[in-house]
Amino acid sequence: MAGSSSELIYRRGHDAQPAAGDVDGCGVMAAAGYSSSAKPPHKPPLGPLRYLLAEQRLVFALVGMAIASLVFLLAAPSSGNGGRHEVMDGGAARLAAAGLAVRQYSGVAAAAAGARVPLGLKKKGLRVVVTGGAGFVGSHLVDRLLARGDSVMVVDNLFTGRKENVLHHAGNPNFEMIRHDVVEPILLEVDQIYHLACPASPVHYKHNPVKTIKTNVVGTLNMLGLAKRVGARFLLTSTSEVYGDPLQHPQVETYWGNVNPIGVRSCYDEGKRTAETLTMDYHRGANLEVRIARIFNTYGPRMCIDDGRVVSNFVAQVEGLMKLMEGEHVGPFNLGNPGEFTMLELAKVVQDTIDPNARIEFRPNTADDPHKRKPDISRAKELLGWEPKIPLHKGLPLMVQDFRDRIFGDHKPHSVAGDN
Ligand SMILES: O=C(O)[C@H]1O[C@H](OP(=O)(O)OP(=O)(O)OC[C@H]2O[C@@H](n3ccc(=O)[nH]c3=O)[C@H](O)[C@@H]2O)[C@H](O)[C@@H](O)[C@@H]1O
Repeated sequence: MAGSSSELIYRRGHDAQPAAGDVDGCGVMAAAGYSSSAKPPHKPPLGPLRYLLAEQRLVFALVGMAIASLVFLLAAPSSGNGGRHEVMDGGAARLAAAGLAVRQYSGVAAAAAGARVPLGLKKKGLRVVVTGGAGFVGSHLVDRLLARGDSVMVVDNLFTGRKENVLHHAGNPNFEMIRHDVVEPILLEVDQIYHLACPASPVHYKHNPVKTIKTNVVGTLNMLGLAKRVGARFLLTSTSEVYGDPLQHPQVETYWGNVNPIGVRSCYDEGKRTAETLTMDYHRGANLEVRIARIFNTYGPRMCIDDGRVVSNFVAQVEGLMKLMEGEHVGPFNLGNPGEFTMLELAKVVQDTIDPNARIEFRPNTADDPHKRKPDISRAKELLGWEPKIPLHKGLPLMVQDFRDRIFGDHKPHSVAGDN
């Protein structure tokens, strides 16, 4: 306190250069700091250097300058090379002018300039949203994206998905799970959106058809809106169901399909067709980067136990989805196994690989069920360099082991998507 009074007395006296005993210069302070009768103690005037060195002012000034420079550098935009370099150079110059920490920061700034990331922070992977990421195909995709070093946010309402499918990522700082229904808007800062959320098995999508079509239409609109807002690339997992009960065989992507618009499967088939339409309209109208995959029936570990779909492809689709997202082609692309077999042949494979005593029953087909479907995958082969690799007799036992593990509680680690 005494020190600060002295300082003030000195400054006022010095600035105004008052005569000794000047009331404006000293008298006021005398009243504040001393009794009116007491004489102020003699304080020799401080030179500018002494003033600077007193009470660690220099240290505070230097620390202040260093912090200001650091904040300035951190606030520099991470994209746009010219601007960032200017900022970096300017920051380093200021630090050099301040005569401190130049060694410490200049190296960092140089590293940052080369790596296009400020302050030499390690370049991070992509921020990716996977809607429906707790589902069968989605959870395998999440495995692959995390293994690649991306940060993954799963958005799933767990209608048919299961937390257990992604539980092995709990504790991974690059993984987040958000329980959210895509029919409600959501705002996330991301680079890529894989939009898979939708019940995919007839058992599930027929359960609440209105909700199924709402998920396909409103859910897709919401995710496209998000992609547009944050400038993310958007991939839609559509389905072979868009071909309906096809009149062309095998199906090429240019085939428009044969879908009953008012049938019991329409909520899914027409829902996915509308989702494709919306995706292309955002692409054409809003310049959004989009990708469309048409997935043909898939099977493998983590498939819902009551899924009920006829199996045809192991989860190699995940590889195809990633290639599509990273490539330059919008699609749509058929992703599926062109190997054809009748239901009877399939039943026999099940007998051979799982249970020789399994009984085969013949039942009438369900309404609007397609009679024949086989993807033409020439386009995926040529433009994505993708084709499925695991034949049914090899893939089926892997899925069966997974079902056994889950039903009988034998939790052995099993093979996951992508190694096929
Ligand atoms: O083969 C296909 O054509 C389908 O493949 C996948 O579906 P799949 O993984 O086989 O099915 P599920 O295991 O049921 O996964 C769907 C996921 O979406 C989630 N979901 C479903 C409905 C909903 O309203 N919101 C939502 O997040 C489910 O909880 C689940 O995690 C894709 O998720 C579908 O979009 C695609 O149409």
